[in-house]
Amino acid sequence: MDFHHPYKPYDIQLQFMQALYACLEDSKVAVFESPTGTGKSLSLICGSLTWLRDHKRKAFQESVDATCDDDEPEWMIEHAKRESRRAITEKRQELEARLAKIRQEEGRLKQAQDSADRPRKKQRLDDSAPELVDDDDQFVLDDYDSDTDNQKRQNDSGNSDGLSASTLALLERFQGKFSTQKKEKEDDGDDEIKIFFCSRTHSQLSQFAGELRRVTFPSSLPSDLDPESKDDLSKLEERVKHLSLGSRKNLCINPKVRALENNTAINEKCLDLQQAGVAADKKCPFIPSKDDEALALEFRDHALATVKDIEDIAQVGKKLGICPYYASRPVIKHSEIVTLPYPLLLQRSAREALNLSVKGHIVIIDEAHNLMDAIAGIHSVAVSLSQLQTAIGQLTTYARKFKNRLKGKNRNYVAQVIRLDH
Ligand SMILES: Nc1ncnc2c1ncn2[C@@H]1O[C@H](COP(=O)(O)OP(=O)(O)OP(=O)(O)O)[C@@H](O)[C@H]1O
Repeated sequence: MDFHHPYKPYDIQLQFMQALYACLEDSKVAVFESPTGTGKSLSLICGSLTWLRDHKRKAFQESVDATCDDDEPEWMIEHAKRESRRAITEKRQELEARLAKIRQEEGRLKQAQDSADRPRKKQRLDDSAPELVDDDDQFVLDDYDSDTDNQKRQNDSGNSDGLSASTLALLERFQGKFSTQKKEKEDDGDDEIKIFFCSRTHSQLSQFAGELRRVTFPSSLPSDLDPESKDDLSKLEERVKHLSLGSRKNLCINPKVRALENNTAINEKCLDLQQAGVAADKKCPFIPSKDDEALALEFRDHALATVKDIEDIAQVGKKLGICPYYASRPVIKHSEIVTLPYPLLLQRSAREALNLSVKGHIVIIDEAHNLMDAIAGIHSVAVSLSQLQTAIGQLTTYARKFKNRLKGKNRNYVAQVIRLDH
């Protein structure tokens, strides 16, 4: 079997790729081990992407065949197949043409070297980016009811529609079910099967991206057996569509936000700047907007045209003036292989923030012996005694300063937290 390895594969690589291919074909879970320096990255890439392209060709043929009813006359079946084939290929060819154009453009820019400022740039990185409101009001707590309070109130009075607490709970469960179903349906789209490759660090992922640049695979479209067609679809040049995913900390291009350095602070400020109440001129100017879908498409094309690591993706966002963290989300759907560091795959909140679902896709975990430590690390927080002491000091000062401005209940909650800290 040809795995399209860029070199003459070692025997150990052949065994690796064959075992990987068989594992994917049977939708199994497997653990692979190979001594250091035996070219594991290329074995993983060639084994999995050869399978993916083979699978896509089969799926293409199946979707064409599925459009026909066997009871129809032969000539009608042939016509329907041709039409279906044309519709699918047109879409693919259109995307490949866009990507090829971008590759040419990037090649020219690289040659010219002074490519930093593109004339089509839509927005400038703005050093005078939005400041957060800086008065005491932002520290006054919103009205808050603890879970117990909410429960009590619901039990006491039912709700405005006169429904009992148990009916409400039932409704909530159904609403949850319906909204999840709807979400799954929306996500279905043309979300073709893809590979998620997960490694510990971005530097390992960058090396992996380097190996990805070495390979080429045959098209995901089958050779056209239709004698009337002018195109042999299998001749379509289809580079591997790869996307590097990263956190806000890796990708943020808003100078005021990325200056915060700390992961949590960056995440929080980014979300703050998108709150509904924030004035338009204070919002982050780089968040992709519905009014400028062309810019988001341009980002997608640049992200997919050539294999890019996380720094390249940040650079694309910077040049186009669009947030690469948010603009990457819709690109996942169009990728064949997505690379990401452990936390983005293992942490539910990170997956949800990226709208990432691995259900039905292929997940490859590099150096999986790190997995248990990585999971433990994600779910552990170390708090030092001095941090606790500082927190008590700050909370006590806060409680004193805002004593008269806090509602009774909030005053109690703050007092409870201070007591808990002690
Ligand atoms: N069959 C081959 N012939 C020649 N060079 C190869 C071959 N396979 C892989 N290489 C090259 O060998 C180098 C090492 O590969 P790679 O880093 O994937 O090895 P590895 O097994 O992952 O090593 P490590 O265990 O140290 O991570 C890469 O530059 C790769 O392009």
